[in-house]
Amino acid sequence: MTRPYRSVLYIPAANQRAMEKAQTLPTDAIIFDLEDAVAPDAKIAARDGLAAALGNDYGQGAKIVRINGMGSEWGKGDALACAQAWSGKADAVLIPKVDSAADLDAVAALIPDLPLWAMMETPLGMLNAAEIAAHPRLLGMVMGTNDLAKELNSRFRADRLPMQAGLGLCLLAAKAYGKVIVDGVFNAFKDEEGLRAECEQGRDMGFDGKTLIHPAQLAIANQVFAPTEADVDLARRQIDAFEAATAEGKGVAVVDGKIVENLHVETARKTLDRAQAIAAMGQ
Ligand SMILES: CC(C)(COP(=O)(O)OP(=O)(O)OC[C@H]1O[C@@H](n2cnc3c(N)ncnc32)[C@H](O)[C@@H]1OP(=O)(O)O)[C@@H](O)C(=O)NCCC(=O)NCCSC(=O)C[C@H](O)C(=O)O
Ligand SMILES: [Mg+2]
Repeated sequence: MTRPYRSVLYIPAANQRAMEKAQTLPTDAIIFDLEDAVAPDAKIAARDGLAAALGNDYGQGAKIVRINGMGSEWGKGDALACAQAWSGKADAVLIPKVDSAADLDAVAALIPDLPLWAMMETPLGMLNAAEIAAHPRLLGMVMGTNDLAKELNSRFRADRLPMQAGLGLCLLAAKAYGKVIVDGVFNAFKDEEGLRAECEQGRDMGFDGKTLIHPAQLAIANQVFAPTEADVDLARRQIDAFEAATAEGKGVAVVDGKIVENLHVETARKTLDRAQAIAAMGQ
């Protein structure tokens, strides 16, 4: 069963109240952020405090730590803390501003056993998305659409047209190598309609879920990135119809006026697997 990543909530690692609150939140994964959400003066204290915070019970949510970049004064210390103080407590490490597979190698050498995630948020990262996705230690990719917009000097548009090339390259790379890929954040955390539209767009494109910055965004992401009851019902009927057709020596079935072939059955099985994994989260 594949673990769901419908909702992936960033929490500034310096914000004790938010980390406490996260223990009660229905999020599929948490990113404990040591990078952009933590001011330079607070970086060391946030790193030191994480060992205790990571030991808390966050239910079944995956615990991912976003470290500072290896080019910064904190990156190496964060990576060493991942390997030592947080060993057995964190589920994965997220590396910001990954430009190439070599950036992953540098962290992998310091942290021998944790799965890696890559922030995809630089133009070079987009162009090297395939080699990044192919890295054997990589589990997933997270779109960093704020940094990407900054690098592109693009303007915000509800349809995210300026982002499409980058989003598409990363999606293709993640899918080609069977990695998880989670969409970028929606900054206007009080705008539910805007969030829902962006989640729907991300789901349509094939993202596994969305990164979030506020608990108020969880319900929408959890809903949009989960199969609906109608999806599950259709998947079951497609599988049944195809099995019946196969038993009669046919390679094609018809459900609701549409053809069902082997490839549709694979998608249907994934839908059921996803629904089962979400049910197992108990949310
Ligand atoms: C955006 C915020 C600064 C707003 O915080 P606040 O004013 O405290 O919000 P509320 O008063 O509405 O909060 C209500 C309660 O919810 C808790 N809370 C708030 N945010 C979180 C959170 N992220 N996780 C868990 N809990 C949270 C508050 O503590 C309140 O609890 P209670 O006391 O019980 O009422 C704030 O939401 C925030 O800091 N968000 C995270 C920002 C962040 O992490 N940014 C960095 C990641 S985004 C990024 O870098 C993307 C990428 O790299 C890119 O390039 O795109
Ligand atoms: Mg960023």
